[in-house]
Amino acid sequence: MFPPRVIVGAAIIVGERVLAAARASPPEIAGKWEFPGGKVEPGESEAAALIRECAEELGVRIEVGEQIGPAVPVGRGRSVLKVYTARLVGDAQPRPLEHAELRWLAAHELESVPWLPADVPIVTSLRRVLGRTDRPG
Ligand SMILES: Nc1nc2c([nH]c(=O)n2[C@H]2C[C@H](O)[C@@H](COP(=O)(O)OP(=O)(O)OP(=O)(O)O)O2)c(=O)[nH]1
Repeated sequence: MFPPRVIVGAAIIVGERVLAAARASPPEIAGKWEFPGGKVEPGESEAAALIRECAEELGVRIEVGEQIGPAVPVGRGRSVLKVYTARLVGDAQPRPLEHAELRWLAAHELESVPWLPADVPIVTSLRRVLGRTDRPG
């Protein structure tokens, strides 16, 4: 048995909002929402994969923070999804270079989009993280 392939996602947080992205492909999951990211390549660290994917998909530089929520099995256990907080570095704003749409969501808006199933428990944990930044000061 091979160990599960790791898929990483970046929860890019600015102020009280997180960046969510609607998939453009493949057709089975197009229109579902996710965190920008993708598969970690052999020999690549999870942080390096996130930095590479955010440059490719959004045209931005990021700094990777803490893991949010559980590592969630995807594709009948062949892969595992891990999402990390991230912040933007530099002035570039995210652009949907590969996604159908991008949206900045506040904690109370997280349920306004249809997430990929694996993301749902992670979004639950993310609500608490965004709640922390909601506090004054
Ligand atoms: N990027 C990302 N993928 C997710 C999330 N949730 C989730 O179930 N997935 C699934 C969708 C895909 O089946 C898989 C990631 O594939 P991908 O197509 O984004 O990966 P990749 O950019 O490395 O693509 P490729 O090398 O296969 O072309 O993980 C998520 O939040 N972000």
